[in-house]
Amino acid sequence: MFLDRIVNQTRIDLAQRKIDLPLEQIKRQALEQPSPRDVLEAFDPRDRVHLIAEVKRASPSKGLLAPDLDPVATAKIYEQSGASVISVLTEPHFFLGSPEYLTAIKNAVSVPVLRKDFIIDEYQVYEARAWGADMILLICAILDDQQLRDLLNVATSLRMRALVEVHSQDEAQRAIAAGAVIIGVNSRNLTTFEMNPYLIRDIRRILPEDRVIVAESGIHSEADVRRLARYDVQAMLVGESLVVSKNIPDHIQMLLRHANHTTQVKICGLSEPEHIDTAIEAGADMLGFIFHKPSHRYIQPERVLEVLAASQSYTQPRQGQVLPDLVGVFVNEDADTINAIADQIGLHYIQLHGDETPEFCQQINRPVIKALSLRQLEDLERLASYRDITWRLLIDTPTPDWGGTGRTGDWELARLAAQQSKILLAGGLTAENVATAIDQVQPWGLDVSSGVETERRKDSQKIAAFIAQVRQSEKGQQEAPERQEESSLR
Ligand SMILES: O=P(O)(O)OC[C@@H](O)[C@@H](O)c1c[nH]c2ccccc12
Repeated sequence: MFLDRIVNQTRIDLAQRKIDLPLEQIKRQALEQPSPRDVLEAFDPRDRVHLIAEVKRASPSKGLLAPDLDPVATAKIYEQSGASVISVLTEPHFFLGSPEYLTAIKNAVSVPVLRKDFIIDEYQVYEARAWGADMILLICAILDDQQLRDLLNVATSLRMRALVEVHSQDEAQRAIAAGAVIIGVNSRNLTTFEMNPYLIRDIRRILPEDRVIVAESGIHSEADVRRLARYDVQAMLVGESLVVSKNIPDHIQMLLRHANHTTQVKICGLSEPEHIDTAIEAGADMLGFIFHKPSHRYIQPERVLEVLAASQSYTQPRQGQVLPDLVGVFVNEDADTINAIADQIGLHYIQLHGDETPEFCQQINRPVIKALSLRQLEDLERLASYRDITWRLLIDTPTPDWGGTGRTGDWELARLAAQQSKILLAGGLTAENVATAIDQVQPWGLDVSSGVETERRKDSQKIAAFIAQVRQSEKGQQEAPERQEESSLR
């Protein structure tokens, strides 16, 4: 198995290096280094997705990626294009990395540098520091609890930070228990090389809010990064798609832009496979199902599983297709019922559209979208009481019943709300008015139901047109100078 092989090889190499340069000497070299760069600062502000860009010539899963890669020149381009940290593979046999790359890159850039290797011994931590690293990788899969703690302690004693990598709920718990501050969720299984891009969605829920979360591996496309905006990660670790890119600055700009400035689209009130197919193909980010019986859009929980199973795009996604997250919408339902339905059909988010209190929201075992309506300026204060305990707020048009009425609300108030919180804008949105809504409100996301219906039934053409319109208007926005933050940041 690959992981065993690489760890064995690492042990053999390490034994030789310890003979060539005893621990005491490498320790001394580590301590003689100037202080490491501040890694945590590189992830500020925490509500943005930052880039850890990796210098990676080859990988055991893909072979030679970039035969002519110039490590230092590449790292400089990464930095100039907006990377917050540079990751450098130092493993020589499988990744064709080298300690020399690390030291040369450290001297050429001013952002923190991560030593990417299979670290199993404190010797390697001192080595990393002696070579100039500000940060090391610790892989849970190859360390027991005691080793993990010990290596974290050595890193801390050298004022370095560790990226603690996990690939399961169990490893995530171990990382948390060991006190890991920066936790990476690797989508790639290092034993089988299998990719699971949805792992981050499940693991994110159990990671404490005060940690820095890094999404690792397999990040290529706009859709790959747009989903990261839903999982509230602080960074993405990208190697392959950067080193093979013909235009690294453009690729980095794309990644940062789509992780930080896209508008999420939720298509709500679905009940037929055909519309689910259309929504997925058009690139919807979330699919909403209404579990409020009086609504004409009501769907039985069991039925959701059936319509998803009948959707070709959902069950057999195209290569590279990112599937949307599932949202269940409830109105004044009891918490046990909601939680049971969430588990039964594997919902990712719960939207509460009634009079639920902040306390009630906390009884829900999924991230909560709380719908609120704004009538006047004072209502903004009400948002504040929900903001910190919910995942997102949804601003809907004030109506006597519970949403989905097709009327637009006060977009000026919504704009103020969007400045304070990540909001989803709802109420009367259509392909015709959505560009104006985005322009005026600048919401984190949009929620649409009646605007993509004809005679109270979902309309595939309208769904596709709506999403196309959102993506189109984003392109327009990005050309405006005030949206060009990424490139002017450094
Ligand atoms: O090249 P990718 O798919 O963008 O992945 C980068 C990085 O996540 C990957 O190189 C990596 C993640 N964890 C590791 C552990 C060891 C070696 C390499 C890795």
